Amino acid sequence: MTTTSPETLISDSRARIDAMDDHIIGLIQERMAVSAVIQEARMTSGGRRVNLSREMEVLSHYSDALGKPGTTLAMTMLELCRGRI
Ligand SMILES: O=C(O)C(=O)C[C@]1(C(=O)O)C=C[C@@H](O)C=C1
Repeated sequence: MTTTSPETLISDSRARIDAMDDHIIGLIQERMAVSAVIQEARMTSGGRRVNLSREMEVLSHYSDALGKPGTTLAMTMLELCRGRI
């Protein structure tokens, strides 16, 4: 039976994390593009960039899944998608 060394386990796991981070970054960039489409459509029809009631739904979605740090994560993501308010 062969055993994996701690060094190999760590470097293999870090490679997996780097690949997952690339995937997450790509999804965030995709989310930013979709969010921009919504914001532009709203502003073109006379509305505001920001929709706070929708933001509350997004924050709840994240905090339900990830707890309080999920709220912080969602707030950062919303800032990436619509800028600072
Ligand atoms: O869902 C919307 O109405 C959006 O404009 C998207 C989005 C988001 O990125 O989730 C961005 C800005 C709004 O304040 C609310 C939500």
